[in-house]
Amino acid sequence: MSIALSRGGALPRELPRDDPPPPRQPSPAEPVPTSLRWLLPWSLLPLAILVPMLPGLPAAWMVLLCQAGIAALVALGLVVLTGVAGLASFGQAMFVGIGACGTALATTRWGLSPWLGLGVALLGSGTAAALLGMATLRLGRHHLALVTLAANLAFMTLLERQDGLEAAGALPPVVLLTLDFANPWRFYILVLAVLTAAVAMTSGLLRGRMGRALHALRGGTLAAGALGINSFHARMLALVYAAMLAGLAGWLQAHLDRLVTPAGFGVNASIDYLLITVLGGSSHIGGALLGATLWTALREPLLAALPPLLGLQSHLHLVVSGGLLLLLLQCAPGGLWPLLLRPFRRWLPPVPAPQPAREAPALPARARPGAGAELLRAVALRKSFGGVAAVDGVSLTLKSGEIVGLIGPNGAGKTTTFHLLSGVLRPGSGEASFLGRPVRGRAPHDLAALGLARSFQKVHLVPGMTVFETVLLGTHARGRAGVLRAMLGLDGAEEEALRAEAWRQIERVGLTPYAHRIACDLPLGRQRLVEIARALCLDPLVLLLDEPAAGLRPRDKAELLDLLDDLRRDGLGLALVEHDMDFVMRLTDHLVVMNFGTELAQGTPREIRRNPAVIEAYLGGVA
Ligand SMILES: Nc1ncnc2c1ncn2[C@@H]1O[C@H](COP(=O)(O)OP(=O)(O)OP(=O)(O)O)[C@@H](O)[C@H]1O
Repeated sequence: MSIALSRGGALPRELPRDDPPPPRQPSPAEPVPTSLRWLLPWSLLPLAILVPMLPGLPAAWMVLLCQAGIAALVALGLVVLTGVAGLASFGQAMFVGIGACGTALATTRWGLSPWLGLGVALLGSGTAAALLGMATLRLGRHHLALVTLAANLAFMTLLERQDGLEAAGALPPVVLLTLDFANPWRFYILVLAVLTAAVAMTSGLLRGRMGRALHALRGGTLAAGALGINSFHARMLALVYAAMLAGLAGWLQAHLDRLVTPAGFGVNASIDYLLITVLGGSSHIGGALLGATLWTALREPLLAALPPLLGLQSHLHLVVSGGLLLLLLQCAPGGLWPLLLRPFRRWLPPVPAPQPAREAPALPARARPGAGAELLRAVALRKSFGGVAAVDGVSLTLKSGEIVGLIGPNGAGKTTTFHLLSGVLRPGSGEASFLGRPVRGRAPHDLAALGLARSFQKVHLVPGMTVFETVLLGTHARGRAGVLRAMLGLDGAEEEALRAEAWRQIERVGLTPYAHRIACDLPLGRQRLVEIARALCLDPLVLLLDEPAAGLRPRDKAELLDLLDDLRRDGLGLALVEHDMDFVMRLTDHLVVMNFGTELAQGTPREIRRNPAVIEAYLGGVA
């Protein structure tokens, strides 16, 4: 190995930067930015109001329209759960059933009004989802799919043993003051009002702070944790929200039919809801509306025509809808909504211009310890994987305004040390503390919220998000707005401050001209800057950077060096793992050299450059 440890030549003061990119022209293949997607479903509202006014529309069509609206509610929940949070459920029809049975019990057995029945429906479906979530969400993504499927089957077995709710007219109609929603035309008004409110609240949720947390999960739980996002809570939110929307749909269905039969709550129906969501586009609110309308209109003709055509028996509904689902995933994996949108892209509202950070309200800053105060300490950390001692007795301290480098050959244990310091891994022995508090027992999102930010060796960005949207994810721990505030649109002032912070950090790392580009499409060097800007949104006291200069061109490295130097002057403590010795030697105040998990030497760059053990073991005698 021949790595020069000598100090490189002086850098020019003014570094050449790339020419600013031309104004963004969205290409048809490019995904619609998340922030613009939620505007579009509203374009369907006038159509939904006008259709029932067509003269001579039969009552059966009005019932179909009501059913489309009810199915859209369930699909809306699946957009949040599957399209945004990346979790699959094969049991949404069970939550619809719980909602329907809840209101049936409340109104027919307990004599309560349908409005109280709505409360029972929401509480029942939400509680069932929370229980399933507690049992599965810590285990991994795929467990939820299996458990919801099993729960749906068990629910059907229970339901088929019940009787008493099947008599026609068993449930009372919904009445609001003197207006009853007993006929399909009036019921459609109720469905439309509920669906409009649900679309508005879902848009608010997904645009807000907790919605961003759900989007962040698509970049992986490791990265989400480093942004202060509690993945378990975020997933639980998505699961309960989707189940409550399904419960709401069950309440509507029960009062539309005025009876409850198990037929609509089985696994077949759950697959139909998934099909609707995939058909429309699982990450689009508009897709839920489109998919529900199309499937409600086409379901009966398709299920009547396809089985004989394919030589199947007519009751093999599951085979047909499963086959259609597979076909859709192959032909239009993004769903029909984005395809429908393409011709209309030119009428999308213009992308908002970057907001000058200095004119926007600032978020409260974290109290900073004085220069030289100890921020992070590790004492004799050890971690083994099976027989491999990845980290074996490493100690270090990091002070405010200091940059510490961790160097060593591949597999020396540097990344594992970062995982131990940031709470991703638990040490086998030894202790780490951040701001005097033990790291052991704290989750990565807790440490991030306290001000310990980090980046990763392999960049973790969320596909399809712009630079601005990606950096905004980093403000999560700086906000307080919960789900209700976002759903009711009461988080405006906080959102403005969080956005301003994102702009400030984008400006700080020099990415303003790229703010509306898709982050994953940028060169690797700029992707790393996006990650750093996102981490800086936490207002961290400590920043752990894992190979920040890897894959960067020389001038990008020089810009990064200036940026990290600035952060040091601002009083941050920085620790970096890096293989580029020139970069490390120019920047760091202190070095920890690792080899086979052990600490080979510590000292200033000058001391390390002269250390015979380092020269022998790490550089093979070439200095
Ligand atoms: N999750 C894991 N399971 C098993 N072994 C692991 C795991 N993580 C790391 N290791 C092993 O621990 C040792 C240290 O790995 P680590 O990634 O910390 O090294 P590193 O110094 O960061 O290497 P590089 O410079 O290549 O990133 C390696 O032998 C690696 O194979």
